[in-house]
Amino acid sequence: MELSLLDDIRQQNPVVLNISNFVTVQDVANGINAIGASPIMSEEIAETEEMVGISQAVALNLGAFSEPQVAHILKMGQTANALHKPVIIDPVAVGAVQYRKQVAEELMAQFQVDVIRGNAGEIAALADIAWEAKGIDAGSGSGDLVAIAQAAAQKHHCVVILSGETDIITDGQHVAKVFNGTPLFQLHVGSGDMLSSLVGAFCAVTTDYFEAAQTACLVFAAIGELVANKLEAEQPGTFSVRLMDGLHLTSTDEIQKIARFEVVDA
Ligand SMILES: Nc1ncnc2c1ncn2[C@@H]1O[C@H](COP(=O)(O)OP(=O)(O)OP(=O)(O)O)[C@@H](O)[C@H]1O
Ligand SMILES: Cc1ncsc1CCO
Ligand SMILES: [Mg+2]
Repeated sequence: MELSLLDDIRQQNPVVLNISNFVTVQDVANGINAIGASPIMSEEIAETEEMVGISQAVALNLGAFSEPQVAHILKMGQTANALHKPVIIDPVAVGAVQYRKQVAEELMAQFQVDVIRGNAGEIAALADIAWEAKGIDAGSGSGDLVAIAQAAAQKHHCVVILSGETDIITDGQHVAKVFNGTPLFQLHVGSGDMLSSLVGAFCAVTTDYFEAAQTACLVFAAIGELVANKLEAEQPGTFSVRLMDGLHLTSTDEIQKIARFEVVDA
């Protein structure tokens, strides 16, 4: 884990370009801003080259796409590849809706993704492994989550983050696990969307996307845990407000003190 990447983000203030969904766009923009990067959102295909040109990472959220947006996402991915900018995909609900899986796989066949971030139901679908996903949520299944994440990473030739109570991060061989977090994340819709775009901020400051992905998971989960520990009850509203404060104010030392993770070499 390279927690110094968080300081690099705060010093460099990289631009993270997003295609977001209308449900969580504000949380995603403010999350990126609070951690110390600079968000920009796009809804117009004609500006793609210029937008990717001024950005240090591109985060593509498949949460509420329409046909025109799929064309936009395709152009963003291809342009990011051409300009050597890291690409992160959040494949929202591909485990629950077959059409979404088909579109996600068609997109990923036409440009190279660097990091996929999804929950167990989404990552199992992209690995073609049976799982009972439920809408945007992980759902239930009995498979080995590490094996599922590795299969998805090998199939799509990228880093995969399978998030949940334990985050599993893999490049297909090496595996990192982050044990920090709080169940309150599940009570705030869009926690996953925020994490995916924050992965973009970390990929913007290093070329080691496996390192970026695991450090992003640790930082986000640990800050959520620190915030939750100070609440008096299960308060999703207060949690989301304080999470934003935490992203801005929490130091690498504070994260280091509560960090619980393991990195296993293949
Ligand atoms: N039960 C849990 N305990 C601790 N942390 C959790 C738990 N569930 C999720 N998290 C954390 O929540 C964050 C978001 O991951 P999650 O898997 O919930 O994304 P998601 O399902 O895509 O969410 P959303 O659809 O709301 O965007 C991650 O940092 C993850 O570690
Ligand atoms: C609830 C919801 N529906 C489509 S996207 C989204 C936000 C979580 O990704
Ligand atoms: Mg999600």
